[in-house]
Amino acid sequence: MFIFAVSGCFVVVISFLLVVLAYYIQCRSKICHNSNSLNDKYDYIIVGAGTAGCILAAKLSENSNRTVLLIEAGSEFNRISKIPPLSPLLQGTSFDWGYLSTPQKWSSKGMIDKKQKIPRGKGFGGTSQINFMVHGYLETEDLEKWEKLGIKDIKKYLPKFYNNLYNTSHNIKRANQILTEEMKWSLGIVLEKAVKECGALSLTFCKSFSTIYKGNRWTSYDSHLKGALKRPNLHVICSTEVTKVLISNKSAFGIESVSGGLIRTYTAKEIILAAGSINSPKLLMLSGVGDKKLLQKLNINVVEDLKGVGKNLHDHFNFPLYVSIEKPISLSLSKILSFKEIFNYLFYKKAVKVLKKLIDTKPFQKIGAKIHWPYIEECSQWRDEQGNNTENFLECLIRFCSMTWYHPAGTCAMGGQNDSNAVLDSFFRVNSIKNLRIVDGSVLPTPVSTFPNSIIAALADYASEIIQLTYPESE
Ligand SMILES: Cc1cc2nc3c(=O)[nH]c(=O)nc-3n(C[C@H](O)[C@H](O)[C@H](O)COP(=O)(O)OP(=O)(O)OC[C@H]3O[C@@H](n4cnc5c(N)ncnc54)[C@H](O)[C@@H]3O)c2cc1C
Repeated sequence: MFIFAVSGCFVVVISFLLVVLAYYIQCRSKICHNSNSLNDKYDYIIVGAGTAGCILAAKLSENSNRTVLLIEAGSEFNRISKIPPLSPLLQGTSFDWGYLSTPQKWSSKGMIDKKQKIPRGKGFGGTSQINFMVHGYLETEDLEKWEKLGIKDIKKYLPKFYNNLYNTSHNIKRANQILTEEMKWSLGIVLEKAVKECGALSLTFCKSFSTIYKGNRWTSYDSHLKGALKRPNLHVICSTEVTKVLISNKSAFGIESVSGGLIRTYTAKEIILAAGSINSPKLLMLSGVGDKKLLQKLNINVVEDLKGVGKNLHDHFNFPLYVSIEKPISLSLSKILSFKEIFNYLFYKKAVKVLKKLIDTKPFQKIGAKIHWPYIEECSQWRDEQGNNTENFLECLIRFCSMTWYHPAGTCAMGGQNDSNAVLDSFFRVNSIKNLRIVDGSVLPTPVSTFPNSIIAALADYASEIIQLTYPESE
């Protein structure tokens, strides 16, 4: 009898906890406007509420004289996205656009059909709701590169927006502070000594910092959009996919969208695409702006022959190699390799050798560090008679196991006046089309040296200032 009562209580408690958990996961605040309550015309329409879009909407609606419509294809993320280690669970769900690459000829040999998965977040916060939350530092070398490409003012102004990004409400610290204050963590010391022993290696490393606040994932939806949702001049619609930018006489005046099978158009003085590195160029092309030959092949009416649209795709490269150590400390390297190094890695296999060299040093050997080379049958023939790794063996592993680091960018690149592949000018304006801008990862003309999310967020903050300053031009 007693046993039945105890197990009955147990079932009730477990059921109650499951109901609470289900409520916690599903519970969403109401942020989307009903389509009946919308204006006929807005000052700004922003397409996409991702890393960049949330910041643009919050900043542009600070001015109560301007009306803003933010359109998002997804809706609010469930609470799983808030719990940092669970984000991979959202890949392949309705919160992910679920793109796959085309089959690759020279790489991805270990992937199904030689295709890479390209996850992209769908909903408020965009890809920053499913990313790995590593905070990337803005590097002067990137700013210098962009300035050399003819992008005006970016080197002068972007750092200010980057430094103000998360204000004091966020636990992110500056890179140089981390190096001086926090290098006493155990693996940091091992790395420091190993680099010294290797001599000529020019590696920089620091403890990684995350876009996590009070244990929860922290996105530009949390830091910017949430606080702006009550503004009467900001309207937000969700589960609505923009399918086309409406352009007349080379001037954008609205968008066409589809929601629940219903097609609807909205108009504005200025349209800002923040749909991400894949969907922003796709939208431009669907609107007739892109490489003329390609558009004609796809039977799309050509509005403007802009060759750079969808080109210049770049990404960071990821070749996972597992290293075990005997001591119970975790490996957290935010930047062991600069982009230049990663480039060499692909072409010269240099970085694999660099890693091997580091692991062979005394400080790493002292903690029992060991590289676990993956076993790939097709590659094993490239080991020499003693079982040592050869150049060909490393190349084979790279061709089988390397992956995208999920940072596709550059497909609507900013550039200088004489750059025929540039899609945007220094003010985020689409070349030759009035009242149309793009602000998201697609605008980055070259790969950033580290993780891009915080840099895209700073770009959006910077762009919103430029957009406000140049507003009278579009009146
Ligand atoms: C698995 C993974 C891990 C990552 N890890 C990190 C990391 O640790 N650190 C880091 O810095 N970066 C990381 N990134 C990359 C980073 O998150 C992205 O570069 C960044 O979020 C891109 O921001 P965005 O504004 O360009 O686009 P997004 O954030 O993708 O926003 C685009 C928004 O537009 C919406 N949209 C698209 N098309 C339409 C349409 N037609 N109509 C209406 N809405 C539309 C989308 O639903 C989305 O909400 C990672 C990415 C992935 C996938």
